Amino acid sequence: MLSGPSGVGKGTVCSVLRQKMPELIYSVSATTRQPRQGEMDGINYFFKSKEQFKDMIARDALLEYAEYVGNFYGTPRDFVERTLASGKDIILEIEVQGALKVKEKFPEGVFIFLLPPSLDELKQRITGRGTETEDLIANRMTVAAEEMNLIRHYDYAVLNDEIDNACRRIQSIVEAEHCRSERYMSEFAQHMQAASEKA
Ligand SMILES: Nc1ncnc2c1ncn2[C@@H]1O[C@H](COP(=O)(O)OP(=O)(O)OP(=O)(O)O)[C@@H](O)[C@H]1O
Ligand SMILES: Nc1nc2c(ncn2[C@@H]2O[C@H](COP(=O)(O)O)[C@@H](O)[C@H]2O)c(=O)[nH]1
Repeated sequence: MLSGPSGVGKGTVCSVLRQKMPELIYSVSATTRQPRQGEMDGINYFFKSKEQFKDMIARDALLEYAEYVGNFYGTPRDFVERTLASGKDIILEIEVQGALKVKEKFPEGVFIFLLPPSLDELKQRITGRGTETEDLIANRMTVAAEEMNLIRHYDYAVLNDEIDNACRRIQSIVEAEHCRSERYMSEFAQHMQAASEKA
């Protein structure tokens, strides 16, 4: 789970990570927000009307959802459950309210909060992206300050000073968590057992 305030660089870091760690499966969220220039349905988001989104909620098709600065965002349940059942790791890139709901359902997940070097730099990043009006930037900055207070619920805080540094830190976390997972240890133990029986 990669979370943190709007504009900190979650999307940017995630896309570099997906190249470096192709074994991580990315969950595409549903949203009622309008697509930004260049965004594609099914790639960046599943773009939904409010009615379609409400229907997904009614069908319990979302693992979690949240209202964020006037729009709804949610994680399609089926894809997450099928991916986990197939033994693969999945990465969710979502805001803090939703992340905490996922934590209630999957406390064994790894929860990473991405930090900006400063609030000024955060504002510069959102502004520099050029996708939001001044009002929306102000709303996102207000929410960002509230989100920072919830950092204690996360397992790790990772500074996104430089994209490569942030990716390296996250890669180290994912690898360390993999080595301490029950699944890895029992697979390894079974492998050793089978080898010793053969010998
Ligand atoms: N380490 C960094 N140094 C400088 N700029 C960065 C860094 N990481 C990301 N950025 C820039 O900051 C802007 C916001 O990044 P990005 O869209 O990835 O943030 P986000 O957290 O996914 O935002 P949102 O939650 O609103 O979708 C982009 O213009 C991106 O190029
Ligand atoms: N709770 C959820 N939050 C999500 C999901 N997908 C994305 N997000 C977060 O929403 C904000 C705004 O995103 P933007 O694309 O409009 O800038 C950002 O923090 C995203 O991480 C989701 O499925 N659930």
